[in-house]
Amino acid sequence: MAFDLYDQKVRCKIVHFVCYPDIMYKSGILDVAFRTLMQPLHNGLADAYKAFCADDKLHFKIVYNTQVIPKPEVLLVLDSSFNPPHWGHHALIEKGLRLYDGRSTQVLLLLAVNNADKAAAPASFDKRMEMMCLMADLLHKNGSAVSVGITDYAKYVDKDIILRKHYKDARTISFLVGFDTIVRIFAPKYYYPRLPSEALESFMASTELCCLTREGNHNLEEQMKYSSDISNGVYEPNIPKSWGAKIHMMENDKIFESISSSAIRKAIAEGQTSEKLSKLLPLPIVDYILSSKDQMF
Ligand SMILES: Nc1ncnc2c1ncn2[C@@H]1O[C@H](COP(=O)(O)OP(=O)(O)OP(=O)(O)O)[C@@H](O)[C@H]1O
Ligand SMILES: NC(=O)c1ccc[n+]([C@@H]2O[C@H](COP(=O)(O)O)[C@@H](O)[C@H]2O)c1
Repeated sequence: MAFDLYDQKVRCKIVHFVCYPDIMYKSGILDVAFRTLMQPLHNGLADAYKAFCADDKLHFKIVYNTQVIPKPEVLLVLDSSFNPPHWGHHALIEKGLRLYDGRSTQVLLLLAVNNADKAAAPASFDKRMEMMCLMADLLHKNGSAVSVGITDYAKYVDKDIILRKHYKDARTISFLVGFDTIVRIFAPKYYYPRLPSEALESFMASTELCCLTREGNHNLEEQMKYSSDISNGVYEPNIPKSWGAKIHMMENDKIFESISSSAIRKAIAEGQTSEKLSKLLPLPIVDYILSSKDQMF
């Protein structure tokens, strides 16, 4: 299939560049290498997305790897619409990685092309994948093994099943989420007429959730005690007590807690400077957005 062929081609090129990361980073060769690599890779992403859409049976596909850990102890998944990726996402990944420090960890940036609540809006999915690759490269510079994938499943319970099939050797699958998302994962409306306790039983039996606080309807204290509230039975019968131990609450840094993709899209549409935007999202992504031929947002 065209898609698999593409994947193999990309992997061969990438393996060549990740062999000697330390020397290559320090000498700056890796930046050059990635930039050379970026062009054909980015061209391929649009085709990869088309091929993904054309195959009804395909619900998950890896489209890019900075490095693959063969049998990772932990698969750390950030599922998002990446519209665009930003420093809030980056903080979530960095804090999640710290939580599993000392265990071999593969990070997966997972593009959700279907949302449980909202219809797709610009940017196009191939552009989002390009921006995800830029984020992956940035994380890789700090030593993380990162893959970029795509799924058409909207709910976490379904994403988890497909990821378990793909990453059979990963001992722990842990989803990185912000506080606004964790409350939606456990909201009864997504599973009606079943209760979350029933619909999410096997998901929560085998999965962990790393949750970062975020500006919103709940203050910091309320957010930070969410998992202990669950352990104390506050949300029974919807959320069983035993699930509290599977949820790791992480406190956000002030500078990242209010960043959101929608605020960034607005800032870009209003013509904010690259300097101001770079406080919200990494400069290579700012540059990519601002240099796009057609207006992305
Ligand atoms: N600033 C942030 N701090 C903590 N978590 C965040 C932050 N931004 C996003 N997240 C979390 O990252 C995951 C993916 O985020 P999502 O794609 O919804 O980004 P978003 O910035 O909220 O997008 P949008 O504004 O378009 O709704 C979600 O679990 C979300 O809660
Ligand atoms: N119950 C659930 O599993 C559930 C609820 C809400 C959002 N989601 C997913 O969370 C991700 C991020 O969603 P938002 O962009 O709406 O924050 C998307 O993949 C979305 O489909 C899942």
